[in-house]
Amino acid sequence: MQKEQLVLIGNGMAGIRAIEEILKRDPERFEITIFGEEPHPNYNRIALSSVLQGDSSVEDIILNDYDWYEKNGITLYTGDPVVKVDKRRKKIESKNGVVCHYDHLIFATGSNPFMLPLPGADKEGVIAFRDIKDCETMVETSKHYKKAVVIGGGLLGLEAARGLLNLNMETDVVHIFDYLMERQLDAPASDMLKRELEAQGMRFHMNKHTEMINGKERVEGVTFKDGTFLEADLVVMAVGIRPNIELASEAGLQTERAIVVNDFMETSAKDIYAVGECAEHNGIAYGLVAPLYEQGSVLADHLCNQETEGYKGSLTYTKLKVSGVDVFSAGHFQDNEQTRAIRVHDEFEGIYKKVVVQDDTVVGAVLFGDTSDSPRLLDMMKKEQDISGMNKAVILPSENADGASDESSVVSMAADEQICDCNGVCKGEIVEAIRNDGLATVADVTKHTNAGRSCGGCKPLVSDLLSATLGDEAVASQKEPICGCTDLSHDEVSEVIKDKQLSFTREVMNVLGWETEEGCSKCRPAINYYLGLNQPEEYEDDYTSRFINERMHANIQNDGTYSVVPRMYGGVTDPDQLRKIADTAEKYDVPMLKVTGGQRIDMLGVNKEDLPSVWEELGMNSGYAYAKSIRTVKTCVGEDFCRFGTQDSIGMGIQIEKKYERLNTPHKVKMAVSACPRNCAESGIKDIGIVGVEGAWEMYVGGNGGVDLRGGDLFCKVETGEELLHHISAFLQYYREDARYLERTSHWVERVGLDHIRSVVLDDTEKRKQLIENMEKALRALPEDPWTEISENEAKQKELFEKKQLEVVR
Ligand SMILES: Cc1cc2nc3c(=O)[nH]c(=O)nc-3n(C[C@H](O)[C@H](O)[C@H](O)COP(=O)(O)OP(=O)(O)OC[C@H]3O[C@@H](n4cnc5c(N)ncnc54)[C@H](O)[C@@H]3O)c2cc1C
Ligand SMILES: NC(=O)c1ccc[n+]([C@@H]2O[C@H](COP(=O)([O-])OP(=O)(O)OC[C@H]3O[C@@H](n4cnc5c(N)ncnc54)[C@H](O)[C@@H]3O)[C@@H](O)[C@H]2O)c1
Ligand code: SF4
Ligand code: FES
Repeated sequence: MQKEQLVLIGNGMAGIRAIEEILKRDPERFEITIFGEEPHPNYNRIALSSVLQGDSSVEDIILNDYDWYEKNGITLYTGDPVVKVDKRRKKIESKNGVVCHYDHLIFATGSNPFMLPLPGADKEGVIAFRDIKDCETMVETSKHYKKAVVIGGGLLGLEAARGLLNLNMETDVVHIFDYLMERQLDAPASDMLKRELEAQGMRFHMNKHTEMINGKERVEGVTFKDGTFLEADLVVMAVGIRPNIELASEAGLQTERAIVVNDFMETSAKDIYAVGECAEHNGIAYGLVAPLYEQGSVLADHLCNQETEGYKGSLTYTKLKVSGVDVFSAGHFQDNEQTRAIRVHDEFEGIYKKVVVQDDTVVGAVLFGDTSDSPRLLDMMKKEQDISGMNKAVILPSENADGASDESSVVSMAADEQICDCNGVCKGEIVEAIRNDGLATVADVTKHTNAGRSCGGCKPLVSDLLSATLGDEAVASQKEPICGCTDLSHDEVSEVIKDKQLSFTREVMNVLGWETEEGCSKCRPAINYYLGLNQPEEYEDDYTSRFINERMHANIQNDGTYSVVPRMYGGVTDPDQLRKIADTAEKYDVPMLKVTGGQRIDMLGVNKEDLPSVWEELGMNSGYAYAKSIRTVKTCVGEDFCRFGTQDSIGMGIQIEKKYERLNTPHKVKMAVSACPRNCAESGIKDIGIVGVEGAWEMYVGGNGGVDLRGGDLFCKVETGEELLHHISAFLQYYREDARYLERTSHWVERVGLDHIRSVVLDDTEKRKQLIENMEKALRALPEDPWTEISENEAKQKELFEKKQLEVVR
């Protein structure tokens, strides 16, 4: 039977959660197509604050990677917004011209940041804080400029300001009222917050109305209505959001502040739904994830024909995500004639608590300095618990002299109290999962229950709950498993594969009692790697276990096309290669050719179905720019051309690249050879960097030029190229055998210690001999070039590259 077509507009948090909920209920029901305006897979927008504050990387905050879409049979168009909805014909059209029929259409277009329409607001350096691009702009700006001004002293403004301080920028916050976070805090809590943030280095300008942004092309400052002026190299506007409803209203859907929906998330048009910040239910458009996830769950029930009471609205709460500051606010926290409040204000400890009561129920709360009462208060509010017979001291219990409450808050919580408010997960659910599924780490709990998957604020509680359920020692002794499919760590799995000489993925999963039948995108590639490492000659690579880029031997791009990087040994090319690249690019309409940081030519925008012919036409080897493998060896021009050159860097670079190309490694390995310490090939930030000095080569290891910038450590100095190759072989092989899959050399070197690695790799021991032998064996067993192999393998071409028959017309 043909599946119903479900189209989602908006690849953000609410829309994808709705899809996850649908897949949980009925994975086979819909043919799903998703359009996202941003050039990324679904990520955790909330965690942008932690990326900016330097606690996570962009990679860490991806919630569903490209493999997830593929595994669930979802067609994804990123970087391609929907621009037209024809509700009569049930079709949508994207900016890139994709036309797609739908049986059901979900709007999850989120919000746009509100930009104050001030004179000069279009200058360079005036931005919002909403997406990865904004985050990257702030990080980049901080490298060249010093002064940041954040307009808006709400949640977002303060989280942005903390991040900018962490980036070493002088940070001024401009707020329109006389106290901060006026939508969440009362005056005493706000004052305490301001003092704390001032102590952290933020400067505040309260009661200020910004009049204009000054500067030529780039911002130089802001002027206020009272005539005062503040210098600025960067202005971040965080003055609220506006639901993104333009497309919906153009399509004729009923909109007010947002797209109007009923209790089943149905809009005014048949078969069109809305969830997330772009939806308005009972006059409210929410701007926090908990309600949006509840909406997603209701919509999934509705679309999968499961019984549901419908969405009844949500009680919202907020926590500020700034380290060192605990602030919580929920419900109606301001006093009025109908309310009375219980207050605790400890100026010595910097703690303020206020609980607002109306008609014998708790209707709101503000907590500063100690937010441990928040789950209990929230629970009372949700249940509208009658507190008339309750001793008021029980509502805000006092603390012991050492600051600890009488009982650990998690122990005293009832089973139906929520631990994770973002994802609506209660204590009982987590305890059951810990017991039944043998969970032992916070990461396990997050994977199994979603608790902790959004703002992360509940992770300390989850951790307490693990200790309370399993005992402190059991938790402390737990190692980090590869993934949720097993309790075993990378080291243990790799050991068992070696000891028992296991030969294929399924066997490993069976022998080790995997909890899932198929494994997942974390464990399968790791097992495949360890198997290949152990039996390089016998093992047949399981390409179905590889990441999508490795399966396709090209890098998938944000619009679903691929990038192709042919091998150019040592970064050297010739007219023949250039001609082939130019001819092929012309023939296949390749929209962009770009020189990469690794001195190669990247052909960007190749259609999937053209890949085999492009490779055949090029007749060059794959540059492996997509693989956990030896990538490039970058070289400087060296002694033949440069007057400072002391060695033949190009010759050495080519020799190294030819020797180790196609070798699988735990993570990508980048190398460089420079012919003098001026280091034009950037040898200091490579996994293995070689620097020529008078009569010798220096070898540096563990460098990394990416997000976790790390200078390589001087590993050794040798006189001949032959010695150098031996050291590289021993080092690389030790890394291959000892590091965990997906561990870069920079992390491995730090974890294991340089001295230890030196003692294994450089000392003339049996172990070193063995490493070099193992490397030679692995090199002998290397497969032929994958592009050649695929060009000759029609079955594989059909399986991997043939255009799928979708109901999508380009
Ligand atoms: C820095 C920051 C910190 C935050 N912290 C918290 C927090 O601690 N707790 C909390 O609860 N909430 C927090 N939020 C708010 C939370 O992130 C949002 O409420 C949530 O992301 C909204 O989800 P959504 O799917 O409705 O919108 P979004 O996540 O914005 O997703 C909408 C997506 O739709 C895309 N889109 C728009 N139009 C189109 C189109 N025509 N075609 C295709 N795609 C389109 C957009 O590009 C976007 O990717 C924070 C937000 C930010 C920016
Ligand atoms: N920790 C969290 O829960 C968290 C963190 C970040 C963002 N968010 C969400 O993201 C969304 C956006 O956050 P936000 O802080 O921008 O929105 P917001 O509406 O909560 O706050 C905007 C703030 O800007 C101030 N403001 C308005 N105009 C101003 C002006 N001209 N000059 C100076 N100040 C002015 C307002 O008084 C208000 O305090 C919200 O939905 C928020 O809930 C949540
Ligand atoms: S690294 Fe030294 S030898 Fe190589 S190009 Fe630069 S200056 Fe010349
Ligand atoms: S409370 Fe936000 S992730 Fe759990």
